[in-house]
Amino acid sequence: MSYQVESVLNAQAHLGECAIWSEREQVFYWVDILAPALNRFDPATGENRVYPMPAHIGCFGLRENGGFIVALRNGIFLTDAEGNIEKQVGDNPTDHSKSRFNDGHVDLSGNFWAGTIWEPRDHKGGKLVRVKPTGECEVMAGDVLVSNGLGFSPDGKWMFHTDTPNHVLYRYPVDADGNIGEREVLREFERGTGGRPDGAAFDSEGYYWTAMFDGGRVLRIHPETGETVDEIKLPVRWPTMVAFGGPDLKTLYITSSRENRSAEELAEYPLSGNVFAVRVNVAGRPEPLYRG
Ligand SMILES: O=C1O[C@H](CS(=O)(=O)O)[C@@H](O)[C@H](O)[C@H]1O
Repeated sequence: MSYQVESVLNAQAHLGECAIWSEREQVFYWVDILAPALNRFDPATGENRVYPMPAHIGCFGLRENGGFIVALRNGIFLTDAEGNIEKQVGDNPTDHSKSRFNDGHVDLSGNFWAGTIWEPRDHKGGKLVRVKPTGECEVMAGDVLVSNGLGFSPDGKWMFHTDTPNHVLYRYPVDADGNIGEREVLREFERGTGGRPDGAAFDSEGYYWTAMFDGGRVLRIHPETGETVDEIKLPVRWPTMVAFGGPDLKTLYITSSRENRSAEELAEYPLSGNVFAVRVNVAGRPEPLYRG
């Protein structure tokens, strides 16, 4: 299939991430981790509101009662609808001078999950935590360098998770109580020019769409075999995350990064850091809301 990818927001973000569509508001939320800020982009008007954050913001979830749950470098907090911190509900499970939160999502039961990146990159020190609606916070997984690509399959049976620099996509079985079992490798991505799996989203048919960081493309992945079944080529090399949005959930929004790029690389890919949109022929699913 051929796709028309459009740069819809000339954000020039340092590190755009955490693409989330709000069904309730019909707007696209995203973060610039390093700004640090949460952003609200309204495709109907083109307005992008910026809510500055007090520390690096890796990811966030939309709260059922309005506002956000945000994973900042120093912990996990509830905020109001404009990103003002209300209260802390969790910690960064690792030394936050050496790690920050990265990708995250809300699961089908309304729990918020967020993973960390181990910045010294000397071992797989990244962790994945879950915050229940009650505020109870626990470490659920680890043994990754950069926690990424979190996703919960629409049938509720699997949690997908990637470790980007290690080029690996894992899946974990999810039991009836929402707890995860032993992980298995679903796919190890080839090293070379194709990129490595970053942020992701499931579509309504249960396929997993992942932004291929350093590969300039988004892949649609078969959830059982891990094979690529479709590909969208992008005008930037470092896409970071995808989210299905629009009234029919058939517009794929894509964030991207300029972090650590040389002047030559940015001259070759001047749209790096922008937000992109592309119409696709399968709908996503509404983003679950954090029930706390
Ligand atoms: O999600 C992220 O992934 C990238 C990829 S990698 O660690 O370089 O493989 C990372 O650069 C970025 O900082 C992070 O947010």
